[in-house]
Amino acid sequence: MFGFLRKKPAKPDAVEDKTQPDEIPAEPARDQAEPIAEAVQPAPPADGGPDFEASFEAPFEAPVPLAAETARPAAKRSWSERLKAGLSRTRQQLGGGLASLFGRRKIDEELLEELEATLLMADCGVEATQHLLGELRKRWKRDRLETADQLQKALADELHAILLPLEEPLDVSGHSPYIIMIAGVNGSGKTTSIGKLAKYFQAQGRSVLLAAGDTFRAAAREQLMTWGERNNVTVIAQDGGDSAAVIFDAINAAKARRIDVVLADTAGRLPTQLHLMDEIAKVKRVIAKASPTGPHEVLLVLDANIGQNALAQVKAFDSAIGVTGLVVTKLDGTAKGGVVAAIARQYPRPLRFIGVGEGIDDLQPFKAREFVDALFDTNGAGSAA
Ligand SMILES: Nc1nc2c(ncn2[C@@H]2O[C@H](COP(=O)(O)OP(=O)(O)OP(=O)(O)O)[C@@H](O)[C@H]2O)c(=O)[nH]1
Repeated sequence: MFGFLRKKPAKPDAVEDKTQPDEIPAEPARDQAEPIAEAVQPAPPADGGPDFEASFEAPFEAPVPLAAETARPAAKRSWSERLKAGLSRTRQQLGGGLASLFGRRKIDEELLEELEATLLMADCGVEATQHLLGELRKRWKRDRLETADQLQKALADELHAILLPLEEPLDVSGHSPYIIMIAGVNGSGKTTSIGKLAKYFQAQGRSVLLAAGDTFRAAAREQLMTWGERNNVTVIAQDGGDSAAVIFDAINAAKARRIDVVLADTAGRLPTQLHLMDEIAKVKRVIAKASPTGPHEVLLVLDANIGQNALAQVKAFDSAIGVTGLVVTKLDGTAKGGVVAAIARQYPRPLRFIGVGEGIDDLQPFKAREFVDALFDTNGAGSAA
């Protein structure tokens, strides 16, 4: 009976080289720090170029596309198409499950119970699931819903109502430079997202400067430097040393050059690594020394694959650094996309951007309506936007 709830086999760990020493190496005094390296290169490829993705190591295992999704190469697809393609696993879990539930079946308690299980399996979480079920029960009686198809439409509406408060696009016009601090656990997609965000802000006509504040992982610095060179974006980096010092210098450089947006990378850390959580709180304090109103946005990057664990991460990072916005990445690699509903009900923070792939344009502002439409898409993922 619950064939539609079958879970896919767990994916192998896709991200390599994410180990981090338990202790932070002693931070060099600021006046002993290695000279700041800076990379600015001309002649960017207009669209970020295919090399952009290649510059990021350990490619994430791509989800198996639906037949309709392979019809056109990913680069040529619109955001709406890529969103639908990216959410295919969650849609198979949720929408696919619902499709087997719905159809022309009549609404009854058994159907609602199966729906409850389906929502839980898509990682909507107990709170959001109970809320949705409660609302659907009310509408079943009040609106005299009869068919399961009508119930599905009501579910989409209620899910949209839950998610809408998370839709608060990031407005960087209030400060110059507008300082965005990026945090998250190891491998959540921080550095990759910074490259994508840099392009996003550049496309809005804003100048961008990157601070390579992940001083633990040399490859993270290299990723940013390579990306900056190819896209004519200044990267302030330092060979090893202190994350706070790099970001401090980056902010001063941005002020001197009248840069619009500073994107500050930080090393990945687990909320249980308390000393590293203290360290990131210090990074935030140092940013405020360089710019008294900053940071203007503290973005927490969450890997959607972690499902319900995301809530614990939001809570822990929020208490350490005051999270003002979220980025949920890798929605394309998981059936756990329902986690955004859990976040909305249990720890709501503006969901600034969602990521559905490794491509440069695969990170876009979150819009509740298009997210819900993509989840309940019944016309095939490859349909035109
Ligand atoms: N499929 C997919 N892969 C992604 C997405 N976002 C990031 N990745 C991949 O996730 C992997 C880790 O990304 P990074 O940006 O290096 O992660 P990080 O958080 O900076 O890692 P640390 O510096 O170790 O903390 C890379 O292989 C990225 O290409 C996404 O939306 N979809």
